[in-house]
Amino acid sequence: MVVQPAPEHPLDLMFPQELISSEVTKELPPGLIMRPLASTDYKRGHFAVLSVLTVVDDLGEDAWVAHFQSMRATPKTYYSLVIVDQVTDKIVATGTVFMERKFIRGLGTVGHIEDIAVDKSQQGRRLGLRIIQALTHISENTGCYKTILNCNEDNIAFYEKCGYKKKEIEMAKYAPEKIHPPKL
Ligand SMILES: CC(=O)SCCNC(=O)CCNC(=O)[C@H](O)C(C)(C)COP(=O)(O)OP(=O)(O)OC[C@H]1O[C@@H](n2cnc3c(N)ncnc32)[C@H](O)[C@@H]1OP(=O)(O)O
Repeated sequence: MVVQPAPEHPLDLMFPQELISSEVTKELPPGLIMRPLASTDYKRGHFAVLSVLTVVDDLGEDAWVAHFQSMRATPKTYYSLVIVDQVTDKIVATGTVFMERKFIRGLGTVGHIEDIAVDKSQQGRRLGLRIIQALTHISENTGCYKTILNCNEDNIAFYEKCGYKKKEIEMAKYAPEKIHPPKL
């Protein structure tokens, strides 16, 4: 008798896969898939990919999962997605759009793109572009009247290639006890 392997447990996703544009995913290089962040993605190197962006304090899997669950428990607010290498089962790129509900603009919503990171070995393969296209699609298709992001001077050309335009100036004030030296 042939013993069939147990079916893989379906991934526990942050939001429905259908929100990711198939027009974008079909442009990915072979062997890579794009999907929502899953509750098991700590093991797939989510923190490691984010470390190309800035300092990441790895507080362990339990803390990571609790954070994931708290974000998912806030409905229609956080949309984090990943690109995964199907051979290694490791995350090679990630990004997030979160929704800010406002009292202006007819009680409108703004999509904020945050924390875009592509593993160094995969940069230059248009994965960053695909992440921005997918997040912008989510933002626009969930009703945001605009999508915005902050970046440093070095990344302006990248975001222009993604269809974004420079507008206004960011100001920031870090809480003293939370200051991290920037890695970029
Ligand atoms: C909102 C935020 O999170 S800002 C922080 C962004 N993240 C970081 O800076 C972390 C470190 N860097 C990265 O992770 C990546 O290099 C990213 C996200 C900036 C770009 O991702 P990549 O996958 O390497 O870029 P991708 O291949 O999609 O580039 C798309 C186009 O932009 C161009 N491009 C990419 N980066 C740059 C750059 N820094 N300057 C000029 N052009 C660039 C590419 O040449 C490409 O042009 P093409 O369409 O003519 O070929």
